[in-house]
Amino acid sequence: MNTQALSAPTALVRWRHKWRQFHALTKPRVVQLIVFCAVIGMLLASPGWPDWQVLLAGTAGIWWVASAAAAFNCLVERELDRRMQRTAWRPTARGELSPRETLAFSLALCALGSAALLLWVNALTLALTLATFVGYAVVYTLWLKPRTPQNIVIGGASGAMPPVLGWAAVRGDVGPEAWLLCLIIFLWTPPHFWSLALYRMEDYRRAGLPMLPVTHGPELTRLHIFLYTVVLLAGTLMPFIYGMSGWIYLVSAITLGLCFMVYGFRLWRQYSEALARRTFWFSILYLSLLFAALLLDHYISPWLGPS
Ligand code: HEM
Ligand SMILES: CC(C)=CCC/C(C)=C/CC/C(C)=C/COP(=O)(O)OP(=O)(O)O
Repeated sequence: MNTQALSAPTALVRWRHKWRQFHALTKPRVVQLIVFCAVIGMLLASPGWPDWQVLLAGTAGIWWVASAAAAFNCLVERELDRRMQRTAWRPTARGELSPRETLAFSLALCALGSAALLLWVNALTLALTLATFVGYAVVYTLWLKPRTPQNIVIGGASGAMPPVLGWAAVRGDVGPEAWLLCLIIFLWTPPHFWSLALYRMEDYRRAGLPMLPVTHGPELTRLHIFLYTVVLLAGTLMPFIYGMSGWIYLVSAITLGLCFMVYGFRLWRQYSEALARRTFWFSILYLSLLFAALLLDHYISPWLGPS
């Protein structure tokens, strides 16, 4: 009997299983949207089409470092994750991946992404991306999250960096346009997260995390969500006012912003868990469409003449 012939597929199955576990730690869907925003930052920063090397290496580098940050967060929070229904399945929480191998995976990914940025993009993008890694993995995860209900507001600054990273990759500097896009994601983060925190409140209470609905109650959180959607709508007008985007963007931003505000208003006035879930999912659709509109506008507006 050829035992080697039997063990090869078994090893492959095991390897694929391990790979899936590591992949899950990288919070793939969150990171996909992060990378999408970074790529749009790159495309908006280029008058024409960006250099292919910068586009590819910039995308890969930001992707890998962001994935490394997510995996590092899973490593640090493995005990907390075990206490929350939403995260108890994570291989780190279940003890299926050891802290050592998770740390090695995170550091290797971070090194790989950093090398891509240094070799084929530029030192500024590398420095900003590593600062973002530290902002999320250390400042938010280790310091702010267990301490203050404003954790996601302050920590949201690191999640808001992707367009700045994309811009820096192409231009080698960071213009006010990039900071405007950063401001938009910064203002979007509280309604995005708190709508989820409302229907996951028990999880956060069990984990002992001071999220706003736990510390200040659902009513105040719902008011905050609504107010942030109003301020967000005002903030999204800035790219048009500043002259970096045209009418296509403006109409999209106002339409999407009003929809988000309606979600926020209804959530504030007539709460239901189903509505909180819908608001959370709408927040993701909102950001995806808003950034898609920025891009569409960037390529189409020049054909329509001066706005
Ligand atoms: C500090 C800032 C942020 C916090 C605290 C936060 C929190 C969360 C949480 C807790 C989830 C998990 C939902 C679940 O698995 O049940 C989530 C999902 C998600 N977040 Fe965020 N988020 C932040 C920033 C961002 C940013 C900057 C983006 C993208 C630009 C983003 C995109 C997403 C997406 C796409 C999902 C859905 C993931 C899925 O389908 O499983 N988030 N967010
Ligand atoms: C280099 C670079 C671009 C880094 C990006 C950093 C990053 C992955 C930001 C996204 C923020 C995020 C996943 C928050 C999840 O909140 P949480 O960690 O509180 O959620 P959890 O309870 O699901 O762990």
